[in-house]
Amino acid sequence: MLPIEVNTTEFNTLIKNKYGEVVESKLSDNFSELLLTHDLFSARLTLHGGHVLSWQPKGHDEVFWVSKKAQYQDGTAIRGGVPICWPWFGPYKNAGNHGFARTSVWQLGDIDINSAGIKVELILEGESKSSSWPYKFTMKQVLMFSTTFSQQLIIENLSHKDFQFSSALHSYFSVSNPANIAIPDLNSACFDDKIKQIQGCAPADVFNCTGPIDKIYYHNSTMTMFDKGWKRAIEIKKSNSAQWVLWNPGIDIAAGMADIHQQGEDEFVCLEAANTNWITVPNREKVALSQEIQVYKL
Ligand SMILES: O=P(O)(O)OC[C@H]1O[C@H](O)[C@H](O)[C@@H](O)[C@@H]1O
Repeated sequence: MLPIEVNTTEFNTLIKNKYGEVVESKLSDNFSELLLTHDLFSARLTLHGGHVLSWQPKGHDEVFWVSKKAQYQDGTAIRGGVPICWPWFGPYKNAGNHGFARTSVWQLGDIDINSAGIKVELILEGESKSSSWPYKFTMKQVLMFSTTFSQQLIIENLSHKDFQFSSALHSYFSVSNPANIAIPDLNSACFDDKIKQIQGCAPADVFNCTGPIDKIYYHNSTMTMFDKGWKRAIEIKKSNSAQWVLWNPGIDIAAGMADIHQQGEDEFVCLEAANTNWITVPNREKVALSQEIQVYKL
């Protein structure tokens, strides 16, 4: 494991070979990001939150959206990219939304660059990191950037008793406009509408994702988002995730959020590989969750 110090120089090459390189760069005084360049893609991530900010396979536009007003500071979640919501999703006790993984500093593990892409491992471990969730755990995040992007979380319970978690890989997908987004496969799923506070099971066309929209769909298989404006499709496969969460705040909620720039809500749709109900991990056992993303031109 390579603990990474915040660097005082602008750029610091961590690893480089004939296929690509990983460079550390400063985002702010105490916040750095890793810039990944490779023949097949470019990408960015930060150890704060173990957070993927960007992935752009060659020949395609950027896949993830990040707010121009995203805050890069300790203890704050970054608005955009792929926040890791864990060990809880949504509000929990008085401990705030979405858990501490997205606001914690992760450690950098192994990096491997080869002709197929760049693999980066990130580690978060701790004990009683929140008084609301007082367990001992380790979580390895395995990121594989290539013409596809895959992200796996391997969670191990190191406590002497079982623990429970809920989660989401809270991907912010960059879109031409939410009004142009269709996700036809969500039609077959039952859902909880968190805004209207109703549940539904009748097919409801998801042919427009204009916010405010905040729905939990009970569907565990692959989704494809079709963007008729940019003529591209984003396919997301997932494993060990029982729900999809579809979220866009819409103009009024976004106006009250300090870290979304004006009209930013017109630039993304969140489609989150989630477990909104508790998953139990027996002591000394592991659970793995993952998503794999691919983009296509239409
Ligand atoms: O503002 P955050 O804590 O990042 O949460 C942003 C959103 O995340 C999820 O999509 C939830 O379903 C929403 O209810 C929540 O508003």
